[in-house]
Amino acid sequence: MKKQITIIGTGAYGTCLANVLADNGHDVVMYGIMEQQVDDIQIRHQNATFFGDLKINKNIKATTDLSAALAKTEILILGVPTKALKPVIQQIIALLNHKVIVVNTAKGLEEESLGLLSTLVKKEFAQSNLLETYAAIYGPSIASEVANRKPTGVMMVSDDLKVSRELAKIFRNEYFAVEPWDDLAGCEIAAALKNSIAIGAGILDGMEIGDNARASLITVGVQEMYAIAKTFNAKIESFLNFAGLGDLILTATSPKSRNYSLGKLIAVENNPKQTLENHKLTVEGVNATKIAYNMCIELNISSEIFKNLYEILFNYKRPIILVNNFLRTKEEKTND
Ligand SMILES: NC(=O)C1=CN([C@@H]2O[C@H](COP(=O)(O)OP(=O)(O)OC[C@H]3O[C@@H](n4cnc5c(N)ncnc54)[C@H](O)[C@@H]3O)[C@@H](O)[C@H]2O)C=CC1
Ligand SMILES: O=C(CO)COP(=O)(O)O
Repeated sequence: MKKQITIIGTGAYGTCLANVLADNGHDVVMYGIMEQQVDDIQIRHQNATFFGDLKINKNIKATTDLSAALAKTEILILGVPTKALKPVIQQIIALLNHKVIVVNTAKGLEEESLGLLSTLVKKEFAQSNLLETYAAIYGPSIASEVANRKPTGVMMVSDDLKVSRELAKIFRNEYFAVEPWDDLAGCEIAAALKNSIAIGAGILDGMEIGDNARASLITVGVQEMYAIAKTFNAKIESFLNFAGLGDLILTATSPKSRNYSLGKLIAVENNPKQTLENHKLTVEGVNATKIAYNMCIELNISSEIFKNLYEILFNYKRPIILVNNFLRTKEEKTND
C-alpha cells in the first residue's frame, strides 16, 4: 500500500533512500535547510551536491517548510548526522500533530550518556506520545551506489521483528534487499563503531602498511566493537550480518567511504590537527571514537584501536602510534 513518507535532510543518504522509496511507488517529500539542494531535487530532479548530474525519481518532492513536510506523514526518516538528531527531533515534535513511525539512518552513539541513539530518540519523544514505533536502517550502503540502483543489502531493525518485517517490505525492491531484525543495540553499536575502524584502516593504507595489517586491524576492530556491544546484550548475529561485518568490510576498504578517506588523509598529511580542521564532510567516526574510548574506560574493556585512534584524533598524536600498537592486546593475550 502506498505510504506517505517524509525524509528529514537532503543529504546523500536521505536522497538515495528517497529514490528507493519513490521507485517503490510511495509518496516521498524531503525536508531540507539547504535551499540549493531543495531546489535541485524539486525542480531539476537531481541532487548535484552529492550525485553530479544523476537524475533521481521525478516524483520526489522537496521543501524548506518543515510543517508542510510533516502534515501527512506516516513514516518519518531521519536523514541527518548524529549531532543534528536531537535539535531536529525537538523541531519536529513542536510541529507534529499525529503519531508517526520513525526510521533513523544516523550511524552514531550518544555522547552525553555513552548510550544508544534509539534511547535518545525514544526519550525525546517520550512526553509527546507522538512516536508509534522506532526503527533504524543499517548495512553497507554507500549512498551514490544506492542512488545508481546498484545491488545493496541492509537491515531494518526495531525491537519487534513483526514491525521490522512490515517496514522492510516498504523499502525492499529488486536492487535494495532489506532483512528484518530485532537487535537494535547490536546493530547501532556496529554501525557507529565501524566508522572508527574505517578511519584506522585508512590510516594504515595511507601509510602503505600493507593488506595483512588492514585485515588484522579489521579483525581486532570487530572484536573490540563486539566487546562493547556485549555489555548492551547485543546478539553476535548482528555482527555476522549486513549491519556488522558487511558495513565494516565496506567502510574499512572503500575509498568511497568518507571515514576511510579521512584516515588516509591523516596518514598522508601526518598532521592530524590540520587535517581535521580543514575537513568539512560528514565523518561520524571521529566523535564515535571519543565515545568508544570513554565507553572502554567506563566498562573496563581493553582496546588498543579506540585508544590509539583517540590519541590521534583528539590529542593529535602522530598516526604511526596506531601501527605500533593496534596488535598489542593480541600479543598480551598470547603471552598470558
Ligand atoms: N552517505 C552514506 O553513504 C551513508 C550515510 N549514512 C548515515 O546517514 C547519516 C547522514 O549522512 P549523509 O546523508 O551521508 O550526510 P550528508 O552530509 O550527506 O547530509 C546531511 C544532511 O543533513 C542536513 N542537516 C544537517 N543538520 C540539519 C538540520 N538541523 N535540519 C535539517 N537538515 C539538517 C544537511 O543539510 C545535509 O543535507 C550519517 O549518520 C551517516 O553515517 C548511513 C548509510 C550510508
Ligand atoms: O555508512 C556508510 C556506508 O554504509 C557510509 O560510510 P562513510 O560515512 O564513511 O562515507
